[in-house]
Amino acid sequence: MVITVTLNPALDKTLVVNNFAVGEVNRVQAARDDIGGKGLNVSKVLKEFGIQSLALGFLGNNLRDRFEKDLDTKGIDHRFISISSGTRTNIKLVDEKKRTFTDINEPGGAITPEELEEFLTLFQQTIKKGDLVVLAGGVGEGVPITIYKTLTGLAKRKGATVVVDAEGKLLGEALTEHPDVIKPNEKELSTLVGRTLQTEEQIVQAIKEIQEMGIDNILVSMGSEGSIYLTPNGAYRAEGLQVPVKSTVGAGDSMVAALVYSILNERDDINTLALAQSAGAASVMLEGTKACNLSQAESLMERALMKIRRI
Ligand SMILES: Nc1ncnc2c1ncn2[C@@H]1O[C@H](COP(=O)(O)OP(=O)(O)OP(=O)(O)O)[C@@H](O)[C@H]1O
Ligand SMILES: O=P(O)(O)OC[C@@]1(O)O[C@H](CO)[C@@H](O)[C@@H]1O
Repeated sequence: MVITVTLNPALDKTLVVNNFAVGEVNRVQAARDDIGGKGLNVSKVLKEFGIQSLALGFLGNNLRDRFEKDLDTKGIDHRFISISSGTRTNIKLVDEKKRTFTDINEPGGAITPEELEEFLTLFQQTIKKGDLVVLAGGVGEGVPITIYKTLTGLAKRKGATVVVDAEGKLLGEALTEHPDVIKPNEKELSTLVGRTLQTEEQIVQAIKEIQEMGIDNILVSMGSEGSIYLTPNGAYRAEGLQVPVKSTVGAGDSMVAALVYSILNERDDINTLALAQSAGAASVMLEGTKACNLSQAESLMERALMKIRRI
């Protein structure tokens, strides 16, 4: 079974405001709401790829019905611990004229020690040998920075495969328990190694250092520039695909979903990277935090394969 964890979900409110002007009254041209948060976005894409997952995490009563109804409609299994604080709403500002994409993310409600304990029990009871666990996104106040380390350790000891997509100390701590796959973006990677990374060589050097710590597979996403994938078989560079961009939100999550799909389907490295790249590009072609489907991603595969080289 695939299990995704979203400890700080968000209702993503995408607002299209063309020629957005700071300090002025701005008018919204189009708006949409999507249930989001990184783990949930992975579950949404996996469902579109024909893979069922169980989504776990925390939800506040303010948005519980909204999230659960949406997940039920989409046919995604879910078990979210109720929290006494609220689930956040994140604003995603799209300016189609200036071609800018701005995220304004709320911190999310605080988690009490009892709620955290309830989640840990649920996680321990749920994970079984052979499961594939995705730990993704930030956490609210009250959740220790070592949470992904704890969850990775628990899952690995049960014989599950673990994918982590997080930033800063959350990711740094998780590395000590050797997740199987991580997907930092360039900025997150730079924070992780504590230095600026400007060239392809510098990025490869940084991920090789992380691989030496016992993390076999590392996919570094680089926005429109594409990505770099390091596995035990070698390093590969995928140049970015040029596509019309509607929203960049969730592009990284689509890549993570493609990685999970590829692991389950035992794809080789090049086809894994090509699908991840295609899923990221298919996702930016859609509004808001809409999930891409498999045929949208596969329609870009040929172009993606042509842009991959061993480095
Ligand atoms: N402007 C773009 N044009 C084409 N492809 C893009 C663009 N932005 C992102 N992508 C695709 O999506 C992938 C992931 O993007 P990015 O590196 O921005 O992820 P991220 O920072 O993890 O995003 P998020 O946290 O919003 O999910 C890229 O590697 C690329 O394949
Ligand atoms: O604040 P976090 O947890 O780092 O990121 C949250 C978030 O920006 O990530 C997703 C896109 O990847 C969105 O659905 C969501 O709003």
